[in-house]
Amino acid sequence: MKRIAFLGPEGTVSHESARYFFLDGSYEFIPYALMSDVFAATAAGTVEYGVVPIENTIEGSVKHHIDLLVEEDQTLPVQAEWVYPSIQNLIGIRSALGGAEPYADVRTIVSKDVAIAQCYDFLRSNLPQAEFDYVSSTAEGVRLVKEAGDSRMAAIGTRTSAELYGLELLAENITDHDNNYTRFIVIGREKLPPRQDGQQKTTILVTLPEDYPGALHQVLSAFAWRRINLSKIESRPTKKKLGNYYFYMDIEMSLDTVLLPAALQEIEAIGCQVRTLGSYPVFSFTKPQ
Ligand SMILES: O=C(O)C(=O)C[C@]1(C(=O)O)C=C[C@@H](O)C=C1
Repeated sequence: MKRIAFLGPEGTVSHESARYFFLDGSYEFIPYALMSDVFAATAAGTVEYGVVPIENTIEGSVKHHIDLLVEEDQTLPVQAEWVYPSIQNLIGIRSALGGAEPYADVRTIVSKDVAIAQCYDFLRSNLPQAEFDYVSSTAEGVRLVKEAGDSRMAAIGTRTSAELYGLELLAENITDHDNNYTRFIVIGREKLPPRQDGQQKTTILVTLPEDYPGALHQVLSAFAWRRINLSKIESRPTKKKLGNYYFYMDIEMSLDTVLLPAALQEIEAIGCQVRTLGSYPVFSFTKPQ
């Protein structure tokens, strides 16, 4: 049985999403307290694969997770990407005031930074008195509210987590925008069994040569004149020197083509460093039956 590391405890969006993607019963899901533990366990071979939320409709790229992906000493290749809806709910213990004001008592919201950001407008308009307490995952917040048994605390999380920890949904689907999706990747050294219908994507990191005017323009034109589509380009600091950046690029093409390796060679020829983070299939969300 292959083991899949995810950000725990059970009931996180990552957990739901991992169970949606790895459907066929031949996988064991193992929770880790921190995303850095998910990377470390995959790097050490304690698990075969790690599930990583990488981008969200409302919050954009999860920068910390991109940094973890890049900073691993040895590349843990991306083996697949899929999209999963992040439906967040306000979870806690119903106020004694009852029906109309189920969250009237709440003074502290315990959740993950990304989840709080996804629901910020709802929280500010409906619970202006509440303070935020940031924890390592949505389900960890739910677990803590359960442990405290206090109706002055509420968490933001999945319906699954409310059921698992025996708490109530005080308000359903509270994200500020509909269509709140998270893009997940799976990292690991082994290829996944092939599936039907996945489009192909390649993710690379490009570091530009210093003092080379127009280098980024040349990089982009190497793709443009070959009509290779980029679906994302984002700069992140190298953390080695102030003002030094690398570019994280998603390319809508497999490395197993003639065109893409040729484009990468052209970029290297002008003095750029190119590191491939993976070439993998991409799946969109289809509602489970
Ligand atoms: O805390 C969780 O439930 C997670 O799975 C993590 C995470 C994230 O950090 O991006 C994943 C998706 C959600 O949209 C919010 C939080």
